[in-house]
Amino acid sequence: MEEIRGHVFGELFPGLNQAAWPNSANINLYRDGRQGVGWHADDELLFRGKDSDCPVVSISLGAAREFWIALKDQNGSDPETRSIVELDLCDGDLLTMEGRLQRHCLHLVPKSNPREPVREERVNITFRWVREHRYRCPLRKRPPAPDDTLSAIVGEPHPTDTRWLPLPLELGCYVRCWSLEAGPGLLVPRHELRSCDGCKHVCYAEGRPCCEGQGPWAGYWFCRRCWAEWAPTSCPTLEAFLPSKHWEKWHLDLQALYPGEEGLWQAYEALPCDPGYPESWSACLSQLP
Ligand SMILES: O=C(O)CCC(=O)C(=O)O
Ligand SMILES: [Fe+2]
Repeated sequence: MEEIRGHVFGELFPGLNQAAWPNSANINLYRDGRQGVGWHADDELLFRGKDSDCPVVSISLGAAREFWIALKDQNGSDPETRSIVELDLCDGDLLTMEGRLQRHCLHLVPKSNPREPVREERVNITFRWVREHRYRCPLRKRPPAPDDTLSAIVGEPHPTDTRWLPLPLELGCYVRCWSLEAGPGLLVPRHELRSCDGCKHVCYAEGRPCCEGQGPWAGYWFCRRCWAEWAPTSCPTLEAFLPSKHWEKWHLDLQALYPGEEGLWQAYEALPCDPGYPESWSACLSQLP
């Protein structure tokens, strides 16, 4: 573990002072695709994930498995299924969860589809920072990891110390291109949690996030895996939908028309066209009730 910790934090986070390396790790073994982890947040008191910026650095080794993230629903116990983001974590991947993600979001490692069994093992290591120590714990006396140095992980430059540079963010690993992010955390209306007509994977709540086909495929719904396999070019490119390009304008336009969160959801759902295409945006707006 020391070797892995040294490699990850010494090599990949050079701005992170060694005294601030994580002081704990959780290790999971998934023997095969029949094992997964249900929706949860890493919000245990000892990490103070609910009330402070809480980084978790996750390393994946072995079989590739899916990893889903979603906003918590109003009760805070279930995922808001309209906000699910799916990733594939492959051998050697490093994922960070940071900020107040554990407070506001849940994550899941779904079981794989029995029709496409994953037979290999996967090991996941999540490095974490225990911040609340028991009275007798020897680590209690040590100073807690200075939050400043965590800026090397969360991506914000330290205000005065340039040794703590943020990691360059690579958008390429962000799997969102098969469906569109219309606003922060809001996916376009065609995205629904339901049974995929392709793979039939009973993944969570009897299905997976699916998008409807068009033309001869209207009425059929497919998950991102099926889309990617059968019609990779039908998925819009990520560049076309980089959130910063357009969503801000759509979001502000819709917010002005439909104040309040629920109204906003309904407005996105009522959109008569694909807001991914800026040229059709004013036409879209004019058709809203
Ligand atoms: O296996 C993973 O990628 C996630 C594991 C996890 O969520 C956890 O250990 O809390
Ligand atoms: Fe977790």
